[in-house]
Amino acid sequence: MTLPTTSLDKAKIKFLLLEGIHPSAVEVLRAAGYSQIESLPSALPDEELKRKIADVHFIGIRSRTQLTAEVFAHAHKLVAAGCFCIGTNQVDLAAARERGIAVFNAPYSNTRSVAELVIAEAILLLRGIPAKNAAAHRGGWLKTAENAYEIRGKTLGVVGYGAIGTQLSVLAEALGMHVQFHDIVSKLPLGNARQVGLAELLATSDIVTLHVPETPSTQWMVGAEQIAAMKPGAILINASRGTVVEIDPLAEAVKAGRLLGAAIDVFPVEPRGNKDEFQSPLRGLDNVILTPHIGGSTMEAQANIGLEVAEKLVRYSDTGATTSSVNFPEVSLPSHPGKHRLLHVHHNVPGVLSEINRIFSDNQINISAQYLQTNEKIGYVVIDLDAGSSERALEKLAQVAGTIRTRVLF
Ligand SMILES: NC(=O)C1=CN([C@@H]2O[C@H](COP(=O)(O)OP(=O)(O)OC[C@H]3O[C@@H](n4cnc5c(N)ncnc54)[C@H](O)[C@@H]3O)[C@@H](O)[C@H]2O)C=CC1
Ligand SMILES: O=C(O)CCC(=O)C(=O)O
Repeated sequence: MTLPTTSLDKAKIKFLLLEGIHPSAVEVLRAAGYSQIESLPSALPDEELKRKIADVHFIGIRSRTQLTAEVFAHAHKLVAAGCFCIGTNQVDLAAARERGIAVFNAPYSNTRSVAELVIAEAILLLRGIPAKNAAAHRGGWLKTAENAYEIRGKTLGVVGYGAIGTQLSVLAEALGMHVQFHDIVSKLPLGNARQVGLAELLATSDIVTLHVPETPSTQWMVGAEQIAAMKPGAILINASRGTVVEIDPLAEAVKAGRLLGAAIDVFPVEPRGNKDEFQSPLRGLDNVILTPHIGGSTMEAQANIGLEVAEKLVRYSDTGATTSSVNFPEVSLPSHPGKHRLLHVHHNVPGVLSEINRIFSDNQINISAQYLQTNEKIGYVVIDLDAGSSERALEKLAQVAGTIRTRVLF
């Protein structure tokens, strides 16, 4: 029997991993039989990204690389993108979907690392350690208890009570803190935490910490007005996204002594890589902890993320499974021994499935299994069939009106 030539040989499938993705990802890809893997330590300038993405089937990024509609327009071979992080705001998910490119992320692997960092920063800021440390490095000696506090008994205000916010809530209560949170969704409070409105949270929290995704509703959600509404002497922590907090009014409030301090991990504009200069109005303020977007950067988290996202890419490449994709209908698929598997991504308009089934029945092609899942924009049909008929079926499928992309696996 001659096999159709439409399934890409693994040896030809190319992966491009950017931004220093943990080597655990490469190990997973190699173990799955993929050998064409290029892993680079930082993000690429736009033009180079467009040039390189044109030649690869899978791309792995973290939070720095912007996969815009314009970048995707160059990604003629791209099958899927893996965000080796939680946030997917750096990817135009709709543009990817329109091109039949599935996007995956790691929704949980670095959440504990962020929660631990926030607790550490809260303790350090309440004791004035960043300023005392900076002074000591300059030869100063600030031995004083003034404006130094225990964390026990303080109130933590968590904005965004999701995977990170809830873990933080548990850790904070274990330290004897009171926890209140604000979320747009009604959430089950853990421990003794209570859900409150944003205004109440700002006015009554000793530490306000932000754990929301980047969305239109969170853009600049903490600006001059919200900072002014915070309790005098409070602390602001942002390890969510740089577009959530307006930096200028924050810098003014810290300089004026209205806030005791701040810890900021994410910025409206972040350097592309470690060699580029970091610029911010917060530079030089000793009671502000500035970190280079490392909330999730621990060896444990990065190793786990590498495994998690690489496994999702391998599963999608090998079987077509889209479980936990952030922009595709989710289909969990069994393996397909001895069968060829056709994957068909199409616009979710009436009549596509009946047209597909008509083609199979008119051409007397026997379907051994069929899976369908849709979201509001696209449909994803997976069809297992005998080896001999897949090439003919794929050709016909590609002609169905509304088809975005087809693939065959065997
Ligand atoms: N600094 C870093 O290295 C890291 C940053 N992050 C950022 O943290 C964000 C949160 O992560 P998770 O807790 O895992 O996300 P999540 O999706 O589990 O939780 C986010 C919560 O925010 C709530 N929310 C959304 N819009 C809101 C609004 N306007 N007001 C109040 N609440 C709102 C949601 O309902 C949800 O409960 C991520 O989206 C990512 O941007 C995540 C990991 C590492
Ligand atoms: O580690 C990174 O590069 C990004 C972490 C982050 O912001 C996320 O997981 O959303």
